[in-house]
Amino acid sequence: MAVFTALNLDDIGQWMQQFPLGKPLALKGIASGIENSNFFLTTERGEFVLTIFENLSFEQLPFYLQLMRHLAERGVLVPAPIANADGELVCALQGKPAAIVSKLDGQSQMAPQAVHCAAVGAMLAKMHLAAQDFPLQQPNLRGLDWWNATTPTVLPHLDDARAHLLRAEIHFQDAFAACASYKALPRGPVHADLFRNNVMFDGERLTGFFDFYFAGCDSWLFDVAVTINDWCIDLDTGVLDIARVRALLDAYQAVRPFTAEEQTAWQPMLRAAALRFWLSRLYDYYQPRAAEMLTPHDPTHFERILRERIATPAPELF
Ligand SMILES: Nc1ncnc2c1ncn2[C@@H]1O[C@H](COP(=O)(O)OP(=O)(O)OP(=O)(O)O)[C@@H](O)[C@H]1O
Ligand SMILES: N[C@@H](CCO)C(=O)O
Repeated sequence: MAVFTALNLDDIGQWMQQFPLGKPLALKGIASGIENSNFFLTTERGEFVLTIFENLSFEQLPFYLQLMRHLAERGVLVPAPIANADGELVCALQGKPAAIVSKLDGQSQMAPQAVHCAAVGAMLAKMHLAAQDFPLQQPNLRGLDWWNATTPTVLPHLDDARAHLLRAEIHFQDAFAACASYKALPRGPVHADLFRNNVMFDGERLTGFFDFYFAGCDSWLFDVAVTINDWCIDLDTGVLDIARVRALLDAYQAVRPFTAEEQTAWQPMLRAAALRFWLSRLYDYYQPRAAEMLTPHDPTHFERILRERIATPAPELF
């Protein structure tokens, strides 16, 4: 159960008075998720999600919550954070930072078809454009610097073939990030973790993106690559499904056309996006945070995707 902080209705009665949400009526822990303690919260004003942040600090959180508010105000479908009487979006609960956001309708679509991928692509482009004037800055904390810092900590655990792949790919990505076309990529706030389990659908209607807690400023193309590597693959092999790739890319570029530099950077970027999650999964696997940590995600899934992206070129952006 991914509720690290236990909480019941009595614990939050007084705390809730600072929010314009009326009385809390029900609180139910959410089992999925591995980062935070999440609860469905019903109040006199409707349905919400209460999150207690187990790893992020009071200083880090405004970037994520202000970004969600910025996007929600511009018509991007994301949970809207609820401010307290002082206008704050992050409030201490049991000594930890906590926030309340609106609850999205629907469920995650874990077996997406082209129609779902098109909806994700269009909303992703809309999100990138809407975040362009977001004033806060935060780097992608799981970007190139983190990959370089993390590689030496996982290498000793890997067999020779995997260690060789990891070293070679880090070397390749360092070189890629130093080239002129990489530096010319359009950038801004990105979600950076837009997997199937971080989007809600009601049938074929997309109802929202959520879990923005890996967001940061990075290239828009990185976000597209992360999304393609999860939404448009055969989960057993990592092989791209061309119809879903085309649906997502075409819907994206109908809203925000890709640049020539993005076309040049596309194949290495898909590898970068695979490396990012191979590394974080290796890191979680070999350095579990605490005894209550859930079974970590399988790192070999992204090793397979990385090998596949190296071996087989993906469809071009346009
Ligand atoms: N705003 C929301 N509206 C509806 N459901 C939500 C919302 N936020 C979270 N949930 C539900 O809570 C679950 C866990 O949330 P979330 O993925 O943000 O947790 P997490 O601990 O950050 O997980 P992880 O990083 O492993 O994806 C989601 O799968 C979803 O069912
Ligand atoms: N999406 C990540 C988990 C962190 O949200 C993964 O699948 O490794």
